[in-house]
Amino acid sequence: MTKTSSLRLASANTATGQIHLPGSKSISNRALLLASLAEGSTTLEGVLDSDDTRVMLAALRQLGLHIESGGAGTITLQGACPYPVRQAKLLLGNAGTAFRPLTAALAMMGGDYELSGVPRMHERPIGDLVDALQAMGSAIRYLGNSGYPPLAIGQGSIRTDHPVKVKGSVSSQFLTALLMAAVIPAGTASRDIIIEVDGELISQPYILITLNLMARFGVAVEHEDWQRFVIPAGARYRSPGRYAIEGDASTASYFMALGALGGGPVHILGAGSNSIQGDMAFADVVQDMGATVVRHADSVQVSGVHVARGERLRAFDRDFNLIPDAAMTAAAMAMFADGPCTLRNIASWRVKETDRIDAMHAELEKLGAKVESGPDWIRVHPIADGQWRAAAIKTYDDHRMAMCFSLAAFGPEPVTILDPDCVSKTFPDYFSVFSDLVQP
Ligand SMILES: O=C(O)C1=C[C@@H](OP(=O)(O)O)[C@@H](O)[C@H](O)C1
Ligand SMILES: C=C(OP(=O)(O)O)C(=O)O
Repeated sequence: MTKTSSLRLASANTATGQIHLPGSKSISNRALLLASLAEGSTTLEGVLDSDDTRVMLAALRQLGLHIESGGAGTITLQGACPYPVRQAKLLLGNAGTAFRPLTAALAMMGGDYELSGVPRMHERPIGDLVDALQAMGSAIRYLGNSGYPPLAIGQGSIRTDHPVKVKGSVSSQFLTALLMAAVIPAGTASRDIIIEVDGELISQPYILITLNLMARFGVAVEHEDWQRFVIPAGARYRSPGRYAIEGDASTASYFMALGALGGGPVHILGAGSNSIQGDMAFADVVQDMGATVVRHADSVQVSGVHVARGERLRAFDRDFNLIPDAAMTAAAMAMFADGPCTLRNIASWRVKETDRIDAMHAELEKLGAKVESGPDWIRVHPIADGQWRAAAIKTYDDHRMAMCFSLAAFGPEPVTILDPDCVSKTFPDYFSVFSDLVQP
């Protein structure tokens, strides 16, 4: 496919219509992994088709799993644990939800594996997960810088008799990875496996997704206050037969923003009040900013003000630790607020697809916003009438930078998104869906 180097956005006045969300990235990659480890065959419906799930599927195929694609997001996997292929070099792109869980699962199985990613993945920390896996007796080592991918996994000797401690202050994906993978040795363990969080746990709603998916695959995990988790001795994953993946709640945030900024209503189908994803709480954020939100079990509808006609959203000062991905959408919406907006407790932004605090700071300034930021916070002052500037927005190979800055189309000056195809990490069709929903 040819890459587009830039996309000039048409000026937007209103946003109305409906969107069917693509499948959740977080749920798709968890479901693929758990189905690969489960007894029996699993048919997953609504699997996201994007870079992050493609690298997961390619890795599982390379590891010898039998996978059939029925088209339209339906995928059938025959589980096999340990994986049939015991030696492989896996390329996992920049997908945290593939890299971290596969590292833990392969470390528990043992073999002769190498896991690497794109250069940015090699700058994203994984030391806290590796420490926990090494403490359990896995043979895992760094091939480059200590604490970062790429990694080599050999044949270890897994011990489960002592509680395993894992840090969760840099990424919740380390705890997620350990929880899902600990079921592998639990199958033959005589005692329950205890996993303890060492210190702070960020992005906690993602752990709820993990426990929810594990339960759907037959493993009920008890926990005490999100600090101590018990994987029962003898636990095994069993296929639920079919499992339908709900729409992506982080992706929903861009469309909630559209409804809030462009009058609406924008009807977002595929995730609603029944959702298991923490990012659905972004509906509360847009509501607090002045939008009207109607919640249904599997959809939400958002209507709002018309910022292109000079109306403004209410400013906020909030802690976004629980919804770091959707938080970026709020930072972009702040351009249209009635006062300075502060996003707090978002240190994890610095170790995601790019340093998102620095990237957001630089690009919002290009559009005319005054921005302040620190180690774990950013403050965005709304852009006053007459202060908007035409800009070409750099996206730093970060899908969320590209999607968030599409909202600048509601400003009065021309906006160009550079390297818009980076949205393929989670939503390859983003810009065509966006242009269907906005009107000049
Ligand atoms: O477990 C998951 O599916 C995710 C957890 C979050 O990461 P952190 O725990 O690193 O904040 C989130 O940013 C990421 O997009 C998906
Ligand atoms: C942080 C993200 O991705 P990853 O799953 O690679 O951590 C994201 O999608 O915003």
